[in-house]
Amino acid sequence: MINVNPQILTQGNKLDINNLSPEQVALEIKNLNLHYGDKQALNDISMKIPKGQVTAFIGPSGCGKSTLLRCINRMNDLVDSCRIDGAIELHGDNIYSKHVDVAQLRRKVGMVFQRPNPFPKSIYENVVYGLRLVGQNNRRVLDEVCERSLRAAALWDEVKDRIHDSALGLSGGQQQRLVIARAIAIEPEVLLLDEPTSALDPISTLTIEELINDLKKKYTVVIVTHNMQQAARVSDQTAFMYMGDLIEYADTNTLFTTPAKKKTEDYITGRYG
Ligand SMILES: Nc1ncnc2c1ncn2[C@@H]1O[C@H](COP(=O)(O)OP(=O)(O)OP(=O)(O)O)[C@@H](O)[C@H]1O
Repeated sequence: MINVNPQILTQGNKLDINNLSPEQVALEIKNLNLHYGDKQALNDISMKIPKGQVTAFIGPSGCGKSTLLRCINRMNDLVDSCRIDGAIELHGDNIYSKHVDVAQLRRKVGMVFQRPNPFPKSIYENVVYGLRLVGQNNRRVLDEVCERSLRAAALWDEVKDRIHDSALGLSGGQQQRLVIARAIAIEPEVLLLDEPTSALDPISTLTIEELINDLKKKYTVVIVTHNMQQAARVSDQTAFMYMGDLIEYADTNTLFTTPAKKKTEDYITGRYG
C-alpha cells in the first residue's frame, strides 16, 4: 500500500458513492467518450461526484485526468479536433445540451490551473474581475467581495495593506491563492483544480491543501493531482484512471488501503506511473 499515515487521510463525511441520493449529487458524468481527432482519450466514463466534497482524479501521465476535468466546464470546446458524446449533468441539467450558455456555465464551474495566472493588474482588480465583467461597479459591493474572497482564500492577512499593488509582485503560492480568490469571487458551485500545487514549494502546497479542506464547506471541489499523498490528504473520493478508462472510484481511504482492482494496487504501490 502507499505509505500514507491513515491519520492524514481525510475524515470527511463518508458517503457511499454508489448510493447517493439525488440531492447529494453535484455532477453526474454519463457514458462520456472523448476523441481528439482519431484518438480516443476518454472511454465511456460514468461517475457521480458528490456535493460539498473533494473528489480527486489520479493516474499516470496521459491517462486523461485533465481531459476529464476540462470536460466539466467545457474547456475542451476550445480544441478543434475534440469530439465528445455522452452527458455531464450539473444538478440534473446536461451541460452539453444545445441551449447551455457556456459563459454562464463557467461562472458556475470555476477553474484553477497548474501555473498561477494572475492578470497584470492589482490584487483588488484581479479578485473583482468577474464581477466587473457582468457590469458590477458599485465600490462597496466590490470592496466586500474582494475582502470576503481573499479571506476565503486564506490570503487577506498577507495582502490587506497592499491590495492595490500589482498581483505580479506576489509569490507563486500567494498568486495561486489569489487565483482561487478570483474564482470564488463569483460564487461558483464547483471548483476545478488542475494540479494546483505542482508549481509550488512544500509550504505553499500545504497552505493550498488546508485551503481546499475549507473550500469544500461551500463548494464541490474536483482536483487533478499527480501526487498520491496529496490525493490522500485532501480528497474524500478518488478516481483512478488508466489509458482513458475509469478503473476504480471509491472513497479515498478505501482506494488507498484496500483497492479492489489490481491495476489500482499496482499504481498506488508504485509499480508504474
Ligand atoms: N489538445 C489536445 N489535442 C490532442 N491530444 C490531446 C490534447 N490534450 C490531451 N491530449 C491527449 O489526450 C490524452 C490524455 O491527456 P491528458 O492531458 O488528459 O492526460 P493527463 O492524465 O492529465 O496527463 P498529465 O498527468 O501528463 O497531465 C493524452 O494522450 C494526450 O496526449
